[in-house]
Amino acid sequence: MNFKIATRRSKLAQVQADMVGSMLKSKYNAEYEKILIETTGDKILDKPLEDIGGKGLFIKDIEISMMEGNGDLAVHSMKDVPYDLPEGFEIVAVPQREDARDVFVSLSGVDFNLLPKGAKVGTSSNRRTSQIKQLRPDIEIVPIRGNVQTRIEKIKRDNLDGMILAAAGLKRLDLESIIMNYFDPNDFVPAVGQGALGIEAKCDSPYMEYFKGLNHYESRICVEAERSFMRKLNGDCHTIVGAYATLEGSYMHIVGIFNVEGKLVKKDIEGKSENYMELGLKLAEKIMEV
Ligand SMILES: NCc1[nH]cc(CCC(=O)O)c1CC(=O)O
Repeated sequence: MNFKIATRRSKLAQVQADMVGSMLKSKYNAEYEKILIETTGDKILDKPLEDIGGKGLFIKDIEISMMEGNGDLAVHSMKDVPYDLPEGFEIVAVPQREDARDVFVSLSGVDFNLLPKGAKVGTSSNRRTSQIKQLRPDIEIVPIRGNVQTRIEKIKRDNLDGMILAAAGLKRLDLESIIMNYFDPNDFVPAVGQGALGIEAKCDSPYMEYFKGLNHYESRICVEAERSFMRKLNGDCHTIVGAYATLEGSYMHIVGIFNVEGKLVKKDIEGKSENYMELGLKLAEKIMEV
C-alpha cells in the first residue's frame, strides 16, 4: 500500500503529515507520499484570517485535491478544522493528543512574569489577546500572522519581546528551547482541539478501517466535547471561544471561555465521560446564562 497524504506546505504541516505517515508505516507496514498543496489561508498573509473566510481556508484546497483523486487522506491540526466539513468528508481519527497548552516564547530568554511594562507581545488570536490582557493589561499586543516559522522570524524583525504560540507546534518543530513559560490550560484556556491532529478522508474511502485504526479514543472524545461546546456557541470568527477537556477515570472535566457582551466568561463542568457531547453542550448553556 502507498497512501497519498495531502498536506499544506508549511514545515509544521509536513511534519504532522510525516507523523501520521510513520503511524501508517509502523502499524500496517505501508508506504506513503506527501502531496503538497498551497492553500488560500497560506497565500494571503496581510489580512486577518477572519476577514478572508476563516479557518476553513486552510483545508478547502486540500479537500478539492482529494476530490480530484489526489490524496487518500489529509492531516490537520484539529484547531484549524471547522465544525462542519463539506459533504462526503469526515474526520476519521484523532491520534493521541500532544501538549494542548499555550506558551510564551522569547528569543532573548525573558520570562513572561518579568516582562517590563508596555512590553510588545505578538499574537493574532482574539482568544490569546483577551487572556493576556487579563493577566497583564499593560502589555501591547502586536498582530502577527503566518506559519509558526515566519512568525518566529517576525519576533526579531518587529522587535517584539515575545509571542504566544501553541506548545504542540513548537515541540513538533523541535523548537522547545524558545519556550519560556507554559500557561496552565485551566487558567489560560487553549483553542478548541489545540494540540490534537485529525485525519480527514472521504466517507467512501476504501482505506477507512486503516485510518480508524489510528484513533486514540480518549483524545477523540476530549476534542469532540470541546467541539460540541464550540458548535453550541456558534462561534463566528470574531467571538472568543476556548475549551479544554481532560479525563480522570470515567469522568470528564471541561473548562471553557466565551465572550458574553464584551466580557470574558470562564466556566467549567464535570460529568461521566461517556456523555461527552452533552457535557460540551451543557457547558455552553451554562456559560450563556451569565
Ligand atoms: N493557528 C495555527 C496553528 N494551528 C495549529 C497550531 C499548533 C499545533 C496544534 O495546536 O496542534 C498552530 C500554531 C499556533 O497556534 O501556535
